[in-house]
Amino acid sequence: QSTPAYDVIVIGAGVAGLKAASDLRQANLRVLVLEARSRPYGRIDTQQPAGWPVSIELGAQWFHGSSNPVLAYARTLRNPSVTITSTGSGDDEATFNPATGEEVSAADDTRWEDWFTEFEDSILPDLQEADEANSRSVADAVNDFMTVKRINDPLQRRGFLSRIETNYVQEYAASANRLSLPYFNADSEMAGGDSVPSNYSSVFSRMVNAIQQSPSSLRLGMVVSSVTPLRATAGGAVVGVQVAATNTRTQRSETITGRFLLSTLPLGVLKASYRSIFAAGIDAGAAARQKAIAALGMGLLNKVIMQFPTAFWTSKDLAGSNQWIGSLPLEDPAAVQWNEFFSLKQATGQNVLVAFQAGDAAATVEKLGDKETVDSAMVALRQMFGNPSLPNPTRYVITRWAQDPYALGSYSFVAVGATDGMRNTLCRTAGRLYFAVTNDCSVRGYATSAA
Ligand SMILES: Cc1cc2nc3c(=O)[nH]c(=O)nc-3n(C[C@H](O)[C@H](O)[C@H](O)COP(=O)(O)OP(=O)(O)OC[C@H]3O[C@@H](n4cnc5c(N)ncnc54)[C@H](O)[C@@H]3O)c2cc1C
Repeated sequence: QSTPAYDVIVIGAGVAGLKAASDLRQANLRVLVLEARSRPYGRIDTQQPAGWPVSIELGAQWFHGSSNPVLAYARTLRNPSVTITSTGSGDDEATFNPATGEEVSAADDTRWEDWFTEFEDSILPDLQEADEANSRSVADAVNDFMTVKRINDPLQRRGFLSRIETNYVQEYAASANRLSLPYFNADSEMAGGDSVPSNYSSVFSRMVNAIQQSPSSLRLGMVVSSVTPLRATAGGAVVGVQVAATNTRTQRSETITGRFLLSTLPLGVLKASYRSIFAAGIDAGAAARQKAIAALGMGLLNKVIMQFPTAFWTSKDLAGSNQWIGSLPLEDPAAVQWNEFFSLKQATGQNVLVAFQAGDAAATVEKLGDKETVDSAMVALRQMFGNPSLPNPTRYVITRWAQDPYALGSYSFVAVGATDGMRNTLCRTAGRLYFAVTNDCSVRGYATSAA
């Protein structure tokens, strides 16, 4: 049998694959990265479509936490095309009541904040207490809390839910009824305020260049369809892997061999295709891995990035904050609703507002057409600001991550019925196979954990 062509074949040129491949390349190994898309960086996707005055981020946008190692890495690059702007902690969001078109009162704001703190304390005993998965969701605890506290008034309920929306639903990209109460926030969070790079993808461009140096290589437009053993020892141990990938340009399938394989396929793709890609017998950890793949949840966070003729949102008294702007959520998590907006005025100087949607609401809105989506966001903004004549955006970009075939969602979360330990199971090494899955081992589902 032939000698494998590469030491390591890496599936995926997202930040996980790029970092791993550039390290392996530095260790003088022959590495091949196979990437399905026609561009690297995966769920980091910086674009500057025609007419836009600034580049926009369709995927990851923030370095979360000032102690974030990716932020530290970005600073070492001294790349003049990547400026980094602090966006604070996000705690100073201005909340609007669409029923009045006004910002909520300071008294209401403080009460909801206090309730949220009390709620967080009340669920502490539940967190990671269960040895096994249980069926309690964050929504169950929220409902219990509102019953015990007798929060019955619709405005007060929506006010309290606005804190759940901001802190959990948007953060974990899943509705509260999907999040496992004992494990949803078992991961560690990085301390300190957040910041945004002016161009997220460029932070990793040096890695792309490094990988492209012979004898290593990065091939775009290569959709991996199967991983089979290259050969097995008499005892049945797998020696080397054989990867089949379809070249999207020629539509031809190619077979490439390697001594080891690193899969960075996102959880959404593993959910849809693990069984068809990984041949029976090649993954010694298959049974536990498949259980984890099925039980963990793939969350959804989408954006509508809108450019306006004026930054109408900065003209209001926004209590010192005009970066995060929120609205009071509806109690039905799947309703079409718009509760979180982020202003890019400070970071870019442009009149750009990003509408975020997460969880079931995001899944509902993904089914709408472009015009319907933007129209419904504008209805929400006009109600929030009490101004029916707010202008339409001059241009906009809508993300639909659940429909992206190479992501099938935004990032993962611990769903009801799963345990935190399943993240480790998901990325457990098995013989010649290595797995890196976002949100896996320790740090929440961000670019940092991938790297
Ligand atoms: C809307 C959104 C907002 C986010 N916001 C933030 C944020 O603010 N801060 C933050 O830190 N993180 C954020 N994240 C998460 C962050 O983007 C991801 O955690 C990180 O980019 C994942 O990197 P990865 O390499 O693990 O996966 P990916 O980037 O998904 O890389 C996997 C690669 O595999 C490729 N692939 C898939 N199928 C195949 C196949 N069959 N064959 C070959 N290649 C294949 C994909 O095209 C992809 O390039 C956000 C994500 C989204 C979607």
